[in-house]
Amino acid sequence: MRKRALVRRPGPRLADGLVTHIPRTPVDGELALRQWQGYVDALRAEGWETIEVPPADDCPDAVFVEDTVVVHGDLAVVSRPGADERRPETAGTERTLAALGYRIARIEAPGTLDGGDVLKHDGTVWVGLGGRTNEAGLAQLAALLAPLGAEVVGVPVTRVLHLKSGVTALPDGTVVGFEPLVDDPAGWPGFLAVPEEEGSHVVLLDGTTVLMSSSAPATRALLEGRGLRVVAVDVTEFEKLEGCVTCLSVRLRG
Ligand SMILES: CN(C)C(=N)NCCC[C@H](N)C(=O)O
Repeated sequence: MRKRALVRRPGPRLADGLVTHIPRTPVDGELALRQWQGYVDALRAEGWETIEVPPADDCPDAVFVEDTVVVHGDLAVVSRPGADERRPETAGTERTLAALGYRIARIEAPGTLDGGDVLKHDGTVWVGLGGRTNEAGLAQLAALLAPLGAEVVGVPVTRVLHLKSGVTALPDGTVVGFEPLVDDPAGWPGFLAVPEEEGSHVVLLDGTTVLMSSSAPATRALLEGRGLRVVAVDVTEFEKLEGCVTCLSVRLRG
């Protein structure tokens, strides 16, 4: 399987990125750039080819490229971000994916949808509702993905920014999250509570390896105890902007 991932370099206005659920703390732009490079290097070291979406330097949050698109099979559904100031970010992602040969569809007004609200495992696509993504966005995504055999399920998100700020899935489909920040842990069969908020976020690198934040050492030990190999990266400057490891890439498989 060809493993490629979209990434987008942080811009000069990164420190002005949106903050909704946590207090604002100063972001070190130079450290952020080094951490981003470390993240890209980690993907490459694990066999992922990285493709840079052209910078959108007027948009402080553009580095969080995950929010601009949902890719399923050969279809790229370009998002319509719930935050107005993030809407200009999608054009560069769309151009990049079109050039790679993806079919393009778009979430249209009044729909809003952020890629960070979309969690996929096997044929199921969970969509977080309550923050940046609305019912119209979910309905449009469901209609676009139905012909590809995906089942789209809405779930509430009120305590964190995006669905994937609260939960992600391990390679075997087990959903992990930091319980105080998950609206309905019981709604996820086999939910695994992790001891740190930053431990909620895993990026699947292959069937036994996950990428996660080095801010969550106890979760790392928990996952290693379950037989997973963990690659940890420093993403503190992005965490100050409610970002996490998932937000910094869009994996393209196949
Ligand atoms: C899963 N997550 C958290 C994401 N996909 N995106 C994070 C975006 C953060 C940005 N400051 C914002 O507020 O939009």
